[in-house]
Amino acid sequence: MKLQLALDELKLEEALEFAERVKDYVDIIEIGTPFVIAEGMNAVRTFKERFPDKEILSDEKIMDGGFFESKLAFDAGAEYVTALGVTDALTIKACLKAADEFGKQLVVDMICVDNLPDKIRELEGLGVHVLAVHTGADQQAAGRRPIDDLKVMKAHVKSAKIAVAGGINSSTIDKYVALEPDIIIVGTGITYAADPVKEARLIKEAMGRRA
Ligand SMILES: O=C([C@H](O)CO)[C@H](O)[C@H](O)COP(=O)(O)O
Repeated sequence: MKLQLALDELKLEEALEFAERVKDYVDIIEIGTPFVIAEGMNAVRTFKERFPDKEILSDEKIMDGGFFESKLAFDAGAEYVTALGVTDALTIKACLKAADEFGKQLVVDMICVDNLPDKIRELEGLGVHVLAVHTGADQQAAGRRPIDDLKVMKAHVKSAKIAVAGGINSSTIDKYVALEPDIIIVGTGITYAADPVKEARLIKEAMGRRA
């Protein structure tokens, strides 16, 4: 089970310093969507150079232009790029073509997907590597959490790896770990913590108790 640190709101230099502090507990560093918008592939490239032993994820949430936008991430050194599950199968296939050419992985973010079982079946049929249940920041503000979607995912996924994101922190980590996803994504739970190093350590230790 891997811990993915989502860096969304920090500027590049701050993000590099932050990641340096918590890196011992983190397997995947996510260049989050707002970070990608603000800093582009320069952030992906810089993180890969600075943290060559960590996997890097470019959270582009691709909706169109699947091959070109995936290639941007892989050219910059990312191991993973994200696309949106609500997009067309043609876009997912184009992302997968780029991932296959580079030997990298496509993560499909299931945010706002209405019928998870049908979409899981379709995406597994296309050969998607990772499926991510995700309660987004705006949905979190309305009190939602991804635990029920994770249960649906666990019940229906046959071959893909499973990731989960959406407001997870050290006080809620145990119930996510109990469902045994492959990747747990934590952003603000760590980046906004009073003691980010302690928070990252507690989360990683909880994951280790089940790994
Ligand atoms: O993908 C994300 C969100 O859409 C903002 O871009 C976050 O990285 C993801 O939700 C993880 O962050 P937290 O929910 O704060 O743990």
